[in-house]
Amino acid sequence: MSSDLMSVDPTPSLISPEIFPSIPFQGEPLKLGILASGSGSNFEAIATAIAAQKLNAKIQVLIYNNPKAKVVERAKKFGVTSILLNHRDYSTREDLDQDLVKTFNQYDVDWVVMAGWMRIVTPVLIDAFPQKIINLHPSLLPSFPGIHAIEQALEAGVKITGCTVHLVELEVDSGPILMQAAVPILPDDTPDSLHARIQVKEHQIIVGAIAQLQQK
Ligand SMILES: Nc1nc2c(c(=O)[nH]1)N[C@@H](CN(C=O)c1ccc(C(=O)N[C@@H](CCC(=O)O)C(=O)O)cc1)CN2
Ligand SMILES: NCC(=O)N[C@@H]1O[C@H](COP(=O)([O-])[O-])[C@@H](O)[C@H]1O
Repeated sequence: MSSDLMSVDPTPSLISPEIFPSIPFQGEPLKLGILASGSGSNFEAIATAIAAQKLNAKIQVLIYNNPKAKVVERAKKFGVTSILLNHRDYSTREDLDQDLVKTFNQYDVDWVVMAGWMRIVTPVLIDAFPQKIINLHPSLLPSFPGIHAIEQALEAGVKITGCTVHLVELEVDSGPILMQAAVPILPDDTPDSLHARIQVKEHQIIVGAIAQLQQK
């Protein structure tokens, strides 16, 4: 590789180029509200693609429910406003969802992206954003829905698993599938080693699926 290329930021991209639209951006940027509960690597994949002008979108706000979630540090790095709505502070799911809707409306969000959101949502949120909420799941749905998808795949002894982006409906992990990627399970895989391999593909399909929303 020539030396001038090495002057380019060597930070490995969280996403690969093959899923980027090859045509120039058309239309207004999508206004995204991100929901996350944990580390935020998928948040970072989205923010990285936007910063690289590979995604015609803007992250209006990040909402997280876990005070210790590392996603907050990633949001700061990208200058994205992050708001804690801790589910433990609410007596019902509906009350939390009402504040989700209120916050997303305050920030002029038009698409909601669940990037590792570990709370079941109610019609309060779903009806406020009909067919405009997407979720990322670490299995090839409909196989292995729920919060233990990776462990379930290992336990089932399947040789291929993967990840899915789907539209969110009231029944958990059942909405129309937008994009999937397959990931092999290796004989010595642990939940952590398999999750790490799945996440490489997650970072691609979450960006690819958002890129395709422009056409919806
Ligand atoms: N109504 C819907 N809500 C959510 C969906 C959906 O499709 N419809 N997708 C999930 C994402 N998800 C898996 O991809 C998921 C997340 C969390 C749970 C769950 O059982 N959560 C528990 C709490 C678990 C915990 O805190 O560790 C709960 O909410 O009581 C299932 C599936 C997001 N929401
Ligand atoms: N049932 C939902 C679920 O398990 N979602 C999973 O949470 C992780 C979040 O990672 P991240 O915080 O590094 O983006 C991702 O692997 C995603 O598939």
